[in-house]
Amino acid sequence: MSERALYLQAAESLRRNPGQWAAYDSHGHCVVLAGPGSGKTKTLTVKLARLLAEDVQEPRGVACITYNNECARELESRLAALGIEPGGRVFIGTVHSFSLTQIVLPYAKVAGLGLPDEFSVATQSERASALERAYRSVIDGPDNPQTWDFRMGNYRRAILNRNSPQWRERDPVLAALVEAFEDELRAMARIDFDDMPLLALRALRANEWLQRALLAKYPVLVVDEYQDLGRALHRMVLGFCFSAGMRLFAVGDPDQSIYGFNGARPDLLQQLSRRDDVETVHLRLNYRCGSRIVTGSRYALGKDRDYEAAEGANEGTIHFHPRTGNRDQQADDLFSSLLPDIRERLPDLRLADIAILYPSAPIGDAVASAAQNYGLPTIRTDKNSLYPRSSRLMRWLEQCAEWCCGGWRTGTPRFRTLMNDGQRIFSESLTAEGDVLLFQRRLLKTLWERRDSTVLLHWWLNEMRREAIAELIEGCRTLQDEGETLGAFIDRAAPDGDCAEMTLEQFAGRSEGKNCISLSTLHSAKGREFVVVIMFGMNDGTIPWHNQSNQRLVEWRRLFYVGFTRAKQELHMMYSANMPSPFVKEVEERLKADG
Ligand SMILES: Nc1ncnc2c1ncn2[C@@H]1O[C@H](COP(=O)(O)OP(=O)(O)OP(=O)(O)O)[C@@H](O)[C@H]1O
Repeated sequence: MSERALYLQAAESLRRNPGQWAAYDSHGHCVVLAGPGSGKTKTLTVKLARLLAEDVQEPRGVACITYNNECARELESRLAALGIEPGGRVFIGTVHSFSLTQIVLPYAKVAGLGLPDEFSVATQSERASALERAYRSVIDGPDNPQTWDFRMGNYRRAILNRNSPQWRERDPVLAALVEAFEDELRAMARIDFDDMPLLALRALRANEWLQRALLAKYPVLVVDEYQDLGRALHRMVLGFCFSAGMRLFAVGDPDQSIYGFNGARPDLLQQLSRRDDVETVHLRLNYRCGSRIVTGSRYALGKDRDYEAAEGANEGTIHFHPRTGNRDQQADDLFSSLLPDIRERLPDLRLADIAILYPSAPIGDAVASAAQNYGLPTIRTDKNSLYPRSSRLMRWLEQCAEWCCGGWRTGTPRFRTLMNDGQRIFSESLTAEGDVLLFQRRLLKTLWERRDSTVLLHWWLNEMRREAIAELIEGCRTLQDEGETLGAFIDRAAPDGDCAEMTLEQFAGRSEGKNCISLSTLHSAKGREFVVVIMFGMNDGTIPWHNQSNQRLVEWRRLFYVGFTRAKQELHMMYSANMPSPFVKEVEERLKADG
């Protein structure tokens, strides 16, 4: 079926919802403000497909920005179902990758950013040493310099204009530390993650033509998860869309803003929606959750919202499981009693339909090891996963492994997809047509000759690195950190490492879409949905964390709400009987009062 037919068919499901249809049919700036499961992302993807087919003439395209690489991947897979692949006319990525690949790398010199020639992105260890030196020169106190990193990041994100008096006045020590740190980085010809949007903004502010150049390339800007994107993106949006003339399509939910510690500002989306030149659409129906879960979610959030389950939704159930014993015993209990009960009740349930969500990665360790004891396959998406899930390089290698483990026969994934994704990842090294052809040939040869699911992962990764990608990584300024991640993982898979026994099949088996239970922090579960959700470790002092300010308490509550609203059919709360989270208690009491 043609791309056009695919999106038109998908649009039919929006037609019955007047809000979704209005957003799909919008002609100017449009903001969709709506709750969980209301189809924001669905509407956004179908709209994006329509924009490409009907409104934006080739070779111009659409830039689509979202919160993190996980969210970008989710968008990519939903767009793939509509026949749209990133690359070419479509940019899909984070604010950071947009800033880096669309503004800083191509225009640093002409925009007068004053960066050293051939700068690249610092690895974690390079950052740490730059901070160490900056701390010694500016503060030279007894602290571990790395403990200043968090505050320094907040300061850099909070005051975007370094020429404003605020920059030096609000915290002169932090301002001096940041400046010394950035000087240290530049002396090594490096920029870091926080630099990316800041440099992009600086370039845009100082060069009006740059906004026009980006407008020429991307006449439409699409933004998902706006509530978490922070001030730098908001500034860019104001410039691109309300000064240069790009058209905006943005979706988000201030109630799901959970990254305040990273600079998220839920009010920015509301500000946009109040503008006269923006059409704002509110959606009320929740297509994901059963009706009881929708009701419970109001109590979870602690605010009245007029959301309703969509017509024909199942009722949905919420279960409370107070437990005794320590964390490990409770995790054991989850797999020995709770999960078997659920699977008996829902015999058709696949493991991939189940998610276990917890407030922080260390709690996930207990769950992961209990799952292993019961021989249940899991896929983990928090920072204690086998390697950082945000690494595009590692995800691509996983896909290559899947191809070698039988995917070549079934076309899952297709070789063409591996090739296209690889070309995007290594794009900086593949500038000439000859380079691209060579990459394609090498990749095919390397993978074809290593189609054996039983080989040790260590051998396979080493071969892949040597034969197909080492030189490419070397040539990419954006990939140094990911190259280090790969190196560290290869060390773990070495004969003396903790993953020495791992086979290619096990590595490939960790790909998404496989029949594994999802283990995730509440944060990483954002944007996703599962038939059954088990919220584990819902204890007072953990969610919310001890002694939080009122402002932080609100955000903890929103985090609880995000987890709560991932469930379609069954939601389970596990907690210590003697210290349930106040959020759990409130939901339970209010549901009881409803009868
Ligand atoms: N008009 C519709 N008809 C049927 N199903 C729909 C419709 N709109 C959305 N859905 C389904 O509802 C579910 C939630 O949609 P989506 O993930 O786009 O919601 P969202 O608003 O982005 O959610 P969240 O903010 O919680 O991430 C998906 O399974 C989607 O396919």
